[in-house]
Amino acid sequence: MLNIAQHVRDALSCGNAVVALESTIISHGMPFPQNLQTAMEVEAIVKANGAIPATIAILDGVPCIGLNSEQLGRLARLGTKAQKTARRDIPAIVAAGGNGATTVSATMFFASKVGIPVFVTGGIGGVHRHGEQTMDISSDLTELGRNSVAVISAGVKSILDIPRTLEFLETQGVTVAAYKTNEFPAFFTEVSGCKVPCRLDSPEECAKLIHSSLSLNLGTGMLIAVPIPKEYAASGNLIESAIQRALEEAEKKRVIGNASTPFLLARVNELTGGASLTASILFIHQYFFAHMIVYATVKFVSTLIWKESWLIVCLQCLPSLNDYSFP
Ligand SMILES: O=c1[nH]cc([C@@H]2O[C@H](COP(=O)(O)O)[C@@H](O)[C@H]2O)c(=O)[nH]1
Repeated sequence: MLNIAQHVRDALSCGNAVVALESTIISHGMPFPQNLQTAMEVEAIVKANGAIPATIAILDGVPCIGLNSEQLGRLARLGTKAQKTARRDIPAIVAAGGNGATTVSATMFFASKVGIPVFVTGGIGGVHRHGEQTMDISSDLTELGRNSVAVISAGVKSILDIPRTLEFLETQGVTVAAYKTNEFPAFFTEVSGCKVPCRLDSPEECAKLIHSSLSLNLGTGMLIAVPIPKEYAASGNLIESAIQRALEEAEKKRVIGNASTPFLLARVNELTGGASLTASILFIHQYFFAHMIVYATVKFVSTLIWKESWLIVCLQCLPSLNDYSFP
């Protein structure tokens, strides 16, 4: 039922560090060939830091834990033809023999099934704005509440309702920590106005926190949020202010419900694609589902921003996590 790549199997059986990576980001997050290039670079970074990358996806109905280069290429070329697969979609894709790109929730599910304790990604899903009416809450959050994998990410985009996302995580019993900051980061910017209950200042502290959760057998997950690196903060802030302005306009114009995402997408596009900025700014539409998330980023650093959020664990945490023995 599951296909665990040999190198991942070997690493797990020897107790070596394995890092889970999601695949929605590859198929829906970036166009080909940048998506393939980025996915390969990310895997290389994980390897260079002494760990084994395990990109997770469903190919021809088989959940694959760890992809070889041919499979990674196939997924990247499939793009949005691979179905965005959250936990609830897994049985249907498997039953139909289809191809699924796993979101955070589905990736966590498979990672925990095979005993991978750490998973690194860009942004996770959250409570959508007006979620109190629409009930549009990402299954990433409920998965974090029922699965003991530690997710390292750049936070939640401010297009979502960050305070409610954190409230929901609290209700789910999810440990939320931030790396070298007291604030929960908002993907493009290190500030969100929301404080985190736990601050971690070193890879060792991250490892200890993960270890204590696992050894207590809490059964709930953990979110370690790492802010955007300083060198990209200026570009991030530019995009963030466009998002904020678009959100204010949407509120003034009372654009709500289904109309809100297309409005925001178009507005941020305009705001970041003006005459003086066209040369350097590219707006990328990431998700094509009813509750889409806006993802705007700077052309030349778009892949870097994604990579950097993965890098945290790879560059800084992994050497220590590697030395740390998980129960
Ligand atoms: O900033 C981001 N948010 C969300 C995603 C992707 O979208 C999923 C959440 O989608 P939804 O809101 O449909 O649950 C995440 O698990 C992840 O795969 C992402 O890549 N980047």
